[in-house]
Amino acid sequence: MQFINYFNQDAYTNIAMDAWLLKNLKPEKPVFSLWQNKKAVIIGENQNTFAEVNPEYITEQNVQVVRRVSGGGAVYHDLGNICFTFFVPVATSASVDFHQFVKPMADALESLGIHVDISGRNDLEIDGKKVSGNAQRYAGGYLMHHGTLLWDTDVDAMVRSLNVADEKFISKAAKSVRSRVGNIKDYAPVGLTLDKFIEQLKYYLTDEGRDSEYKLTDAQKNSILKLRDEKFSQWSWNYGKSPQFMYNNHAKYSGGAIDVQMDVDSGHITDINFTGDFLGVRDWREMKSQLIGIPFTREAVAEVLDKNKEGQYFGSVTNDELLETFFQKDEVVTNG
Ligand SMILES: Nc1ncnc2c1ncn2[C@@H]1O[C@H](COP(=O)(O)OC(=O)CCCC[C@@H]2CCSS2)[C@@H](O)[C@H]1O
Repeated sequence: MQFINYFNQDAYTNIAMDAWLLKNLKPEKPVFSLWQNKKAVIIGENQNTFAEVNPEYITEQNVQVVRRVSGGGAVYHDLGNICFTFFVPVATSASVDFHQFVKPMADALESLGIHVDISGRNDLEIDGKKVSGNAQRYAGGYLMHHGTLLWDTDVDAMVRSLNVADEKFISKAAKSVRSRVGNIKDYAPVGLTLDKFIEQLKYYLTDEGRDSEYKLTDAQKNSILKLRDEKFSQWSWNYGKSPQFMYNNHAKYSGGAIDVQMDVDSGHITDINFTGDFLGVRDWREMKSQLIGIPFTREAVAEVLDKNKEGQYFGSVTNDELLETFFQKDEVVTNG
């Protein structure tokens, strides 16, 4: 198989590249790539990004968040994780089969002395632990099949970046299927490094180095960068394309308990209501219209709350506490 080089480790670029190549590469024979992202959470096409990520952690740790064009759940990437993508001409989308792609990857690993099992969901597993997840997208006679290989990923960072199935978000969005994960490195022959691992996978899949590299032209690269800039790096795609959802949260403070119920569409608040036993100096509904239409982000909500500080709509509950009502995933109890 010909190999195509993904030229950097920026998740916006690489997810744009997957999408662009699916539409534009149109190879006569299968082409594949092996590539890596810096810290990122990659969201499935039909997922609610707000429900899948832990906003505080990803902001703090500079974890990129990117929506891909294939289905399935949210996964965490770092430089210990390797991604692979196959682009294949296919007769119809109906002929598409996960096993057809997962099997050669399993064989490649076996050739390196690493035994893996293929699970019922077409994940690769070692010792009952998931080490690879896969997803696909069909478009106009071509199929993109891509997946991950957990070589030496920071599992603690993975767990912190991804949000647990959260009943505070109600929607028809696709849910991730949480698994026990493992790292291939722990089961690999001693002395096999990440670089050697990638090199050997490439060697195996290029028919022992006999297949040539598919070279992208500068014009093709520029089109990919343009797609990245216009779509895959944009909030309106990564968050804004989340299916409509309802968000409920409850928080308790020394100044009273607050329940918030919100409708969010295209990432923007379309309705909001507060209930609770807080003693507002004035009625919070006076500022309701200012919250409607803004993006569901900490910055946008903070700005409105700040502008309305004087109203003391929530009595002695502070703006910082209020922000927790909006964004904290678990019930917060402050000041005892
Ligand atoms: N990097 C990685 N690899 C494998 N499994 C992971 C990873 N990160 C998280 N997980 C585990 O999988 C579930 C989600 O599993 P779920 O089955 O819901 O989703 C997937 O597997 C999707 C794979 C997409 C692969 C694409 C290839 C190129 S861009 S992303 C998550 O909750 C974790 O438990």
